[in-house]
Amino acid sequence: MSLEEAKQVAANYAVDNFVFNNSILGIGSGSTVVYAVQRLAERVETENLKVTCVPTSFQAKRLITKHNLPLGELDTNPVIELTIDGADEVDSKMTLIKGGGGCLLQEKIIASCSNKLIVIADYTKDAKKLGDRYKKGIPIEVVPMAYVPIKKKIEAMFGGKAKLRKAIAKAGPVVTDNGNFILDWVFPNTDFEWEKVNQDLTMIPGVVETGLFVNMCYKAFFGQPEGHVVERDMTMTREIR
Ligand SMILES: O=C(CO)[C@H](O)[C@H](O)COP(=O)(O)O
Repeated sequence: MSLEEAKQVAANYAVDNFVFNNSILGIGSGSTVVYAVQRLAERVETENLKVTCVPTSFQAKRLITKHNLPLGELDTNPVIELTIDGADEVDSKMTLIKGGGGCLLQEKIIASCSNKLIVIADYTKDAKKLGDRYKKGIPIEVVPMAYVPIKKKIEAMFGGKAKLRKAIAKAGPVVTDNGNFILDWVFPNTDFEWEKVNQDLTMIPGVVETGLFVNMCYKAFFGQPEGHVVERDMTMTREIR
C-alpha cells in the first residue's frame, strides 16, 4: 500500500467512527485531511449527515467549500466537538509536531476550542521521541520584524538551529495565512520536557505560536503499509484490522 493509501485508510477510519450527525467539526490542514474531507462529503451525500465545518487554514476553507460542506466560523461556533487534523510527528506521549504545512496557529486555536482532537496520519509519523522521524524541526510562527532576535534567542536557550522557512515558488520567506514568518527549529537530540519548552518559546516576545501540541491530542490513527490502522492514545495502542 502506498503512503497516500495509508493516509486515506486513517482518514476514512476517523471520519467513519468519530463523526456524528449535527456535529461541529474542526477541519485540519495538509494532505491527509484532504481524504477526510472527501469521506465526510461522501457521508453527507449518502447519509444526509448534518455537520458544520470550521477551517484551520485557507487550504481547509477551500476544501470545505469545494465539497459544498457547510462552512462555520469560530465566532458563531466557539465550541467544536471534534477536530480532525494531520501531524508531522506524534511521540509516545501523544505530543505532536505540527506546522509542516505552515498552518500551526489556526490549527492550535481550533484544537484548543475542540472537545477532542484526532490526528490522522500515515505510519511514518509515528515516533517514540520527537525528532526520531521528522527531521525538519519544530515550526514556530513569528512576527516578521522580530525573526532574527527570536532565532538567536531560541538557539541560545535550547541549542540547535532555527531556520527561516523559505518559499518554494517565490523568492524569500514563507508568509503564513496570518502574515507571519516561520522558523523551523532543528533541536538537539536531548530529552526535552516539551511542555516547558513550549511555554518558554511562547514567552519570547514576537513568537506567535509553536507547532508543539502538548496534551492536546485525544487519539491518533496511523494508516499502515499492510492496509490496516493503528490507533493510539495515552492509555493504549491497538491494531484495527
Ligand atoms: O500541521 C500541518 C499543516 O500545518 C499538517 O497537519 C501536517 O503538516 C501534516 O500534513 P500531511 O497530512 O500533509 O502530512
